[in-house]
Amino acid sequence: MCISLWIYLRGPVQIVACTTESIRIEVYNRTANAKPIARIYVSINSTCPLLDFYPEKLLSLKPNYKVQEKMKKITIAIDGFSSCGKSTMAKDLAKEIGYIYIDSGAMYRAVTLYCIEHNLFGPDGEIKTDELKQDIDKIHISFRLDPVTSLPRTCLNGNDVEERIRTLEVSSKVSPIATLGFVREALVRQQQELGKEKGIVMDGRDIGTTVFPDAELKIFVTASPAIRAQRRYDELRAKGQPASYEDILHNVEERDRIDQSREVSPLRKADDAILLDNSHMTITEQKEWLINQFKRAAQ
Ligand SMILES: Nc1ncnc2c1ncn2[C@@H]1O[C@H](COP(=O)(O)OP(=O)(O)O)[C@@H](O)[C@H]1O
Ligand SMILES: Nc1ccn([C@@H]2O[C@H](COP(=O)(O)OP(=O)(O)O)[C@@H](O)[C@H]2O)c(=O)n1
Repeated sequence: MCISLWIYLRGPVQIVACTTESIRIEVYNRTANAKPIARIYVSINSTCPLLDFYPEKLLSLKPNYKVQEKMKKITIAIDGFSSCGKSTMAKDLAKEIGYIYIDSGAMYRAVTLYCIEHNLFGPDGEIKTDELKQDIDKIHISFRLDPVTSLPRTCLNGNDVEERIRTLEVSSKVSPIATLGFVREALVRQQQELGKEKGIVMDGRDIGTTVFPDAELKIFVTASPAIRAQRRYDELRAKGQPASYEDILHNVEERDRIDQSREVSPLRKADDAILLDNSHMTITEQKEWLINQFKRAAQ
């Protein structure tokens, strides 16, 4: 296989690893060369040709919490039920400690959006599995950092779909897509590639059990369904999206049921994960709790 990769970037570029499976490139600032300002991973895999691109600008941001030199660079897996605050916690921690943040649920949502837009759901909501299998090569998921928030935005085939993947329509169709073994296989492979060098916080359903079973810190988050539905309802209303509390509650419970009962990598707490019920915690309290867990795990 011969691949040509043309990249135009303002800074010295170094190819740090190039195998038959992936190319790893680091970009340095011209003046300060201590740390790369961006890292690009391109996975080459004939059975999983989804490409990933993650400009790791978080590294160039000054973390609020000074990670001490002697601290280990670790992998942090945050799993749990839908809408309980996993990504809020994961983002907050990643920003605080200067780690990469990956929302694995966004990847399943992007595949779902592709299916909606390419008519891969039948009239009764059934998935056209054979067609999706054929199309999986055409689904390219990537993350780009929002220059204002410094948080990753999900792109599907180069288009920013961050808002479109958060609608209730996608939420209501994503869990059946996530039961498909070939979809999980493709996405898990990419997630593992992204986390190869540690220094990553990833949230989802199977991160501590399947994606990174050796993660040094695993958290399993839960909250009551009513509280979770209320949080999601408030979020959608704040974004100006029409929402019904009852529909959201039904969606939250239905996704939990499908996620827990699927055959491949069902949602469950890893034996070595720490359980957190954040029903009565504020966002600030859960952030502090998580930073303390990090300090302990990275010692
Ligand atoms: N402890 C908390 N208290 C109140 N709202 C929260 C809390 N944690 C998260 N939220 C809010 O709940 C909503 C769902 O959180 P999110 O992080 O997207 O959940 P998940 O990633 O588990 O689906 C968001 O609007 C978020 O701001
Ligand atoms: N690692 C993951 C992440 C998400 N998912 C699926 O993708 C859906 C959407 O994930 P999400 O993290 O965006 O869900 P929310 O809890 O944020 O609503 C979940 O309900 C799961 O069905 C999964 O199966 N495995």
